Amino acid sequence: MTSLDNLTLPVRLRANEPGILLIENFLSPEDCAELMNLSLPHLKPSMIYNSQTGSLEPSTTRTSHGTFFDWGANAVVSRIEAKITNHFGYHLEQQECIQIQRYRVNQEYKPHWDYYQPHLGSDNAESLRNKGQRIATFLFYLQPAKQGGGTVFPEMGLHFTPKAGSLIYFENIKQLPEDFELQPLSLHGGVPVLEGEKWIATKWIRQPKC
Ligand SMILES: O=C(O)CCC(=O)C(=O)O
Ligand SMILES: [Fe+2]
Repeated sequence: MTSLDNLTLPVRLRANEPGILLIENFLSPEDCAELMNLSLPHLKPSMIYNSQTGSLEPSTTRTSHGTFFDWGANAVVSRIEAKITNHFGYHLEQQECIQIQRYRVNQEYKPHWDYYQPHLGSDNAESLRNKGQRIATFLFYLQPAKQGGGTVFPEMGLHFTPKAGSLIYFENIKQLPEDFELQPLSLHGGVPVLEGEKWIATKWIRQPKC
């Protein structure tokens, strides 16, 4: 896990346990606009795997539309991936590919944990076995909603409504000397958009391979 004490970035807001940072101007306005433009033709409703029926269904917890880009898919994605490595030390092998989400009025992502809970289904257990736990999350605000649509951490009493280009970084686990444990206080969600469109990009970070 990255030590947040040595960051050379201007931190606007910060919490400990779990580590949560708000960093403004992490992405340029041009990069935000380009990611939205490139995503637009590919957006699809967020789906969720129903382990009972074995099929994909529209998610009721995340009602946004989304898409993703492979690692290094274009210059903007490569820049973001390099910045994550340079500033936070997470190598590309630890980074999941970038996801883009667009929330329209009334769309939201209900409070959830980003870490995998194997008892919630075989998909979770398999992903955990193959790629390791999701230890941290990068949320990039490409465009905030005009009203509503912030990111909340209900257990921490935090509610962010960041500007375009901002990064919310948070840790989903608590680092112990030799091990880690899941951090339930990392519960978070995207509150419903009331006006306009909210666009974010997400990068989940897996535990390093030993
Ligand atoms: O939309 C938000 O503010 C939260 C998104 C989120 O939690 C995620 O992508 O994992
Ligand atoms: Fe999340």
